[in-house]
Amino acid sequence: MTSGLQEALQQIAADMADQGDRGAVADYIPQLSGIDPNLFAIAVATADGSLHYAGDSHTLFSLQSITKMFTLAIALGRSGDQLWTRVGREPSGNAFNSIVQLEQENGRPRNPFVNAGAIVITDEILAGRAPKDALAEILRFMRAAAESENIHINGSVAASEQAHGHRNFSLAHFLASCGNLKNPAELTLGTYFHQCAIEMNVQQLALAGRFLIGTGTGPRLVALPRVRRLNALMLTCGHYDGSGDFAFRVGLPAKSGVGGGILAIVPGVASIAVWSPGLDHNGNSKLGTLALEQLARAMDWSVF
Ligand SMILES: NC(=O)CC[C@H](N)C(=O)O
Repeated sequence: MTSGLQEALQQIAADMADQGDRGAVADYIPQLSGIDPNLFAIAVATADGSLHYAGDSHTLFSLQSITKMFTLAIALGRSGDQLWTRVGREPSGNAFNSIVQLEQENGRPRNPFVNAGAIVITDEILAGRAPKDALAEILRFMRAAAESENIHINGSVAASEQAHGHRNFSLAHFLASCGNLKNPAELTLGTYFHQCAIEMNVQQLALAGRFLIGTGTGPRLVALPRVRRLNALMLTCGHYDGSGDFAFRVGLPAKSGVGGGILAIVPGVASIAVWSPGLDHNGNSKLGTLALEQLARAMDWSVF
């Protein structure tokens, strides 16, 4: 199922270099606004243990909301199914940072991938500890997943988001007003901003996603029944209000971030990381989505 993969990746990287409309780099986090929109990288870690890549595959980028996939896995490991009393499992049909639904639904976020839901997940992991201890656990999990110690938090990206994080502060305080925040909002958000500022390159991210392939490739971090559920949530909620269109075009469970990265899983076959900093109107990587659409078609990969 992976023959022709390297050629397909080279072809896609060449096609993406020729694309004129590359989307808009996120500028609400000032530190991200200066990133060159011409960068592009893709990597695939296969179930049989190989790693293929093309483009700027050594360049680090900000994982942002892709980290929500890893924190969800950690929080479920710590708290089990009782986590679902605090957060739902339905697509939101709203922007990732929307607050309107949170009031209508009494402070229980729709899913763990919209910002409000991810803040609750980070709050669950924090659990009364110092933020540095929770962040150490998150980094430990991600380093174990990627089998690389060379994964770090970009402190200036975290500080930049913190300084401009009024929307996330409002979400966290609203959660607190509904009794759905266990730690002081400043501590939970400090942890959340630093978690979002973790950086990887696509090779590291593709390797870090192997535990979601479901074949026992790479380190065994999560049992298969939970892997299936994580993939279900990525398929239905991983691209916010663009999740339906992403499923239609690409047909794979995936999680995006406003740094322009996407982690996509071909269950039983491969983990794919793609990065192009320009975003579409939903805050998902424009060329990253196009590249995944092309790769899925070239390799005949789909969950449907
Ligand atoms: N979609 C994203 O990647 C959003 C993550 C970003 N840190 C935020 O909270 O706004």
